[in-house]
Amino acid sequence: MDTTFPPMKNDLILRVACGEETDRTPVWVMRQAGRYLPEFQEVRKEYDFFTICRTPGLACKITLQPLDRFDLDAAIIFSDILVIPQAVGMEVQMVPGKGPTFPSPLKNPDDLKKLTFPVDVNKELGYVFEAITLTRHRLNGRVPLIGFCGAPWTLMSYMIEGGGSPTLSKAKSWLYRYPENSHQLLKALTEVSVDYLEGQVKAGAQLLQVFESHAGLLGPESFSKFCLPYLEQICKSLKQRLGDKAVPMIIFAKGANSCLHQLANIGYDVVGVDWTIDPDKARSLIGDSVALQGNLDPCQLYARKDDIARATRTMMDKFGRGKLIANLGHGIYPDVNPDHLKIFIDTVHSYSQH
Ligand SMILES: Cc1c2[nH]c(c1CCC(=O)O)Cc1[nH]c(c(CCC(=O)O)c1C)Cc1[nH]c(c(CCC(=O)O)c1C)Cc1[nH]c(c(C)c1CCC(=O)O)C2
Repeated sequence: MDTTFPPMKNDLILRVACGEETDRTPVWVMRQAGRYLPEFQEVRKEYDFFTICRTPGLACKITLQPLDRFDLDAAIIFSDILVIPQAVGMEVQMVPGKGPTFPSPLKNPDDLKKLTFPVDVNKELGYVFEAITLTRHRLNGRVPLIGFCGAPWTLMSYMIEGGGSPTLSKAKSWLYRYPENSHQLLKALTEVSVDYLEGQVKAGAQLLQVFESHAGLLGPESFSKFCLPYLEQICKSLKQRLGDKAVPMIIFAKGANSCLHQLANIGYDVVGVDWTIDPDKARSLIGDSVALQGNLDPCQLYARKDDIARATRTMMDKFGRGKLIANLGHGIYPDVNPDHLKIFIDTVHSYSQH
């Protein structure tokens, strides 16, 4: 596929990620392409979730949907973090009303033998690379395209729990009972992730986000042992491999407020924060070396429109000028009115230029 792309018309988010001053705050929204959009639901009526992920034309179409409605500063490729567990041989189904479900989750360390490591990412995940290249062409330089993956601990916890869990007690029990096997799995997932992200950049991704969505259920010691070293390795190995083709990277470790200072020092250019921490506190813990991303409470979008605008301005005041990528503090919920999201996006733009 041709990976010579049209010149960029808006590279605001890339400049902020690289530490440059800009005259406007960029904004994008986690899960901006998804179920709260009626146009997504239309496509979803016809196709299974993972069929959409595996069909570059459909993944591209859905990636572009929110850009046609809102004045966003980035697109994020439509896919899911669970494509890596699939690539190592696990079955994952998207069950309506229940979310992702693994019919045969990992039960004990013996099950690790059933997984296929190493993975040939071009063979198993080439469909994502194709979707990225196609989307870069269709974007025609409008805004940068974000690639992503799930972080090793978050993937490991899904592979053991077999789906969502409020406690992650099965996955956490591995960390305490089988620490060596846990490290073995985390290391193998780290290696696939580096290959996978490298392929995404070569296909055209211009910024990468690593989602450590399940950081918040670990105590500080487990986080330091089972998350941090792998997050660091993903970033550093990838940047080393890509050399002058390296792209800026965002780490979003949801619920890791007590470890935020550590996240600033492992090579990422941007640290994402959830809504449970005040922006000024996050900035003082993290320091000025990286840009921050966040952090409006996704539930704030249920409020009246003028309250959404007010909360957005307060959030921006607390982050301070510069080094900010505005976003929600987690993915948008499926029952949010898209017009309310528009208030958030437009307020970021108008207020950052006032
Ligand atoms: C943990 C996680 C997953 N997937 C993802 C994460 C990390 C972010 C986070 O913490 O929320 C990441 C993800 N999932 C999806 C994207 C697409 C890009 C985007 O617009 O952000 C991204 C970046 C699409 C999706 N991923 C999923 C949907 C809905 C699927 C459907 O149509 O049935 C979409 C649009 C399914 C999914 N996939 C996953 C869950 C928990 C669910 C169910 C969500 C729910 O029920 O609310 C795993």
